[in-house]
Amino acid sequence: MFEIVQFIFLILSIFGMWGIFRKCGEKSWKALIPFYRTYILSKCADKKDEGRVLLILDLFNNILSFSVSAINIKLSNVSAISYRIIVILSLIVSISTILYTIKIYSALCVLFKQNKWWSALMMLEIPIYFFWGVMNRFQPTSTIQEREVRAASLSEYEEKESNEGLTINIKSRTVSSLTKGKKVLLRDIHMHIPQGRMVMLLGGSGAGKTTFLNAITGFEKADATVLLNGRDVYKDFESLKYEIGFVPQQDLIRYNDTVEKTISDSADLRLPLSISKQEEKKKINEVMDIFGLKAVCQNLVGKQSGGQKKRISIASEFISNPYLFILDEPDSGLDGVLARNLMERLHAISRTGRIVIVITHSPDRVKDLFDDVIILAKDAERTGRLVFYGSIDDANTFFNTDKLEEMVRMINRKEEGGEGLADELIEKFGGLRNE
Ligand SMILES: Nc1ncnc2c1ncn2[C@@H]1O[C@H](COP(=O)(O)OP(=O)(O)OP(=O)(O)O)[C@@H](O)[C@H]1O
Repeated sequence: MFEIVQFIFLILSIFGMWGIFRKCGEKSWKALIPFYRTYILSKCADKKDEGRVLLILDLFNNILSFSVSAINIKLSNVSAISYRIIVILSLIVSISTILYTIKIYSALCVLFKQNKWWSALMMLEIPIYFFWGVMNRFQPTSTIQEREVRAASLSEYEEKESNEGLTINIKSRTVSSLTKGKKVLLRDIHMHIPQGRMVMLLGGSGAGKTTFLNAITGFEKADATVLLNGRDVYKDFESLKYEIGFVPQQDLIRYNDTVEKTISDSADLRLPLSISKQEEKKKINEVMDIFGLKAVCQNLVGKQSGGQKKRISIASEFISNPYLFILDEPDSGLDGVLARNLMERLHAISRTGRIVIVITHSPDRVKDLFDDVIILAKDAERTGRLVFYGSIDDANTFFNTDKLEEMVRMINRKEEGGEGLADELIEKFGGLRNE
């Protein structure tokens, strides 16, 4: 009885794959080739790498199962320790096979806009995808050819190098680990930010905002070219370090020092050694003036309000007078009035010809102070991608809303309370750029 059910499932799975391959632009007859058809299925689900690993795992699985059987029926004599090693290896390969199969089946569910939980049935060898293959109402979100064309057009787009402003051409930023393999954190982010722009960086949690900032400052290098006024940030890092200011989210200031000492210590660290004491003093005064700290310069940092502490942190970083000034959520923990006051000061800095890039989670209350917006989102592969870069007005048109928070909600995944439109909008923006 069990064998009959298994046989029926096998026939259904072949028919299902036959239809899926046809819908995804592959040759249907490949569904007849055992093992290889699973690889083709992974290709349809845009999980080719996982499919390749699965083929290798299948090969190992068969070799190991054969060895265990041979030992069990005493065809070959091995020591107890070797037998144990073979069994443990078998176990590892089986678990890996299960994990990779889940990845492929889940991606198949996403491809056919179905709940990922259907992959649980597939793991039990129930070929639910039979229906997706044979019924017309189930269509994949993209074919293999469409994805290839899209990938080629995206990676072909490059921002022209410029001797002015910030030119960013990030092909990818990847990390690798033994357990999780290669993970692409960012892909295909290209833009040119002219001098004197105040730019907002938006995106849901984990979209890659900090990774993106680290890549453009050269703090964590990507496969990229980043030019600041025509100079390569990765190659000329030493000479450009005074030109780039980065204010992290967490304040890194000592509470027991006075405000003036904090800024003066920072000046010692950040200003070139060639600068005279008199000049240094002048710069410290200028910066305290810009950030409204003169009146409290002799007070202890620890006694200042949240807004003042934030301004002290920012002033300490701004002392080197950077051309590119980047701030990671400078308004976190500040009320509306203080946040606006801080953004107005940053806006004034941008009007002196510098580029200011700010991550904020409350964009709508200060959007009139910004020129442009960069919006990042995780695509279906959970890779950070560019959804939009341009003026706030153009963003309103592109997203058909004038609320920046609404734009972020649109690109966030459904399980995060969003509308899950990231992939669609990434493609739309890529298409506009290639026109
Ligand atoms: N060195 C790393 N190794 C592995 N994964 C990483 C590494 N750095 C970042 N990530 C992953 O990359 C993704 C993007 O992280 P990132 O911190 O850039 O997001 P974010 O947009 O700044 O998020 P948030 O707004 O929550 O701070 C996350 O899934 C994170 O786990």
